[in-house]
Amino acid sequence: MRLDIDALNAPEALWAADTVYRADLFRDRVALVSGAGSGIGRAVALLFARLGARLVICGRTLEKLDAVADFVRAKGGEVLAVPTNVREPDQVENLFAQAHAHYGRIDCVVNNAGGQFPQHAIDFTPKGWSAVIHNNLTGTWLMMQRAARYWRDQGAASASMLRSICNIVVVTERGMPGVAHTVAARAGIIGASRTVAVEWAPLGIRVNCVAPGLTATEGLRVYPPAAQKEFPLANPMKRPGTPMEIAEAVVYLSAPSGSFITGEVLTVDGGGRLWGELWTAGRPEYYQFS
Ligand SMILES: CCC/C=C/C(=O)SCCNC(=O)CCNC(=O)[C@H](O)C(C)(C)COP(=O)([O-])OP(=O)([O-])OC[C@H]1O[C@@H](n2cnc3c(N)ncnc32)[C@H](O)[C@@H]1OP(=O)([O-])[O-]
Ligand SMILES: NC(=O)C1=CN([C@@H]2O[C@H](COP(=O)(O)OP(=O)(O)OC[C@H]3O[C@@H](n4cnc5c(N)ncnc54)[C@H](OP(=O)(O)O)[C@@H]3O)[C@@H](O)[C@H]2O)C=CC1
Repeated sequence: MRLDIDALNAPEALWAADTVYRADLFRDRVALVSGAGSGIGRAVALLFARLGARLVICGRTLEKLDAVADFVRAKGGEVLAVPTNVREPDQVENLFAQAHAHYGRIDCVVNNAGGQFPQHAIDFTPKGWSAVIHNNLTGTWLMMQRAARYWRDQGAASASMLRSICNIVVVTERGMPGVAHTVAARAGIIGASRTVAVEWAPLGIRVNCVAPGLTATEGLRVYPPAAQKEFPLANPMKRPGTPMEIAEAVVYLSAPSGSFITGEVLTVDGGGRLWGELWTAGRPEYYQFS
């Protein structure tokens, strides 16, 4: 089954899509979403906005952020867009400072910014490995730690504060040939999340991860055509997930629905952990059927 990536990711379609959540779920809350200029991050940001949240969005490319911000404002929402490379501590610092100056509070942080390039692991160069580790492990970590420091400095949590961190990772329990660097980075984030879920519980902070399986976003276009052709074999549902399906999972963990959940990984992969093949850099000859 093929899904139309452009149609599924169109802001109007995301805004109009059915959601199980009530329209004022995040009224008076502030949600910060990284990598919100495209794909999953944009879908998460738009869902938060539809549910009444005021947004802080970041990513490296101002034009992409502006397009999302303009769309949300046209719908009556409030957005602060701050171009940020999450790998740079000073830029992360600036992001939180601007968010606080603008809204005076932050309730939910979604660390979605990330990505990788497909390559057989044996060919990784030190520079390529470092780029992916810094993007996905260091970048997410800097955001998590800054959020925790922000809430610590705000003082004791009250019942009206959500204090939720949700990290977008990948499924690490299965082999995912072609992206060993990102699997290593995301496994690091999952491990760190479980530990700081304990360390930061006294601050009223919950830390969870969402692990999407193959999801129909523009990001998939970096994969070679041979890989893309086989993507419907990635799980027993024989289709990629949609950005909205991931966004609803993020909201579940971030909202009061997740109030007794911390240190958890919510896998949203259509059963891909259980059955399926995912050759992100193409299927090697050894694994051909004939
Ligand atoms: C399907 C599985 C599930 C997941 C799906 C998704 O996530 S979909 C979402 C997917 N969305 C995304 O993935 C979007 C985000 N992804 C990205 O922005 C990049 O992949 C990034 C993480 C490397 C960016 O880090 P950056 O700005 O630092 O990168 P840079 O450009 O400066 O390169 C640094 C070094 O990395 C190396 N190298 C880079 N490319 C290739 C390649 N094709 N080939 C080989 N090597 C490559 C190279 O060594 C390069 O140095 P050089 O040789 O140029 O001196
Ligand atoms: N689509 C899929 O099948 C899956 C995706 N994921 C993960 O979900 C997340 C979103 O991916 P998806 O929406 O598909 O792909 P996209 O490439 O559309 O989204 C990635 C976003 O992250 C931003 N970004 C990347 N690096 C940085 C950085 N250093 N600092 C700030 N922003 C950054 C990009 O914007 P810009 O380049 O402007 O900075 C972009 O908006 C990623 O972490 C991805 O790895 C996980 C599993 C499966």
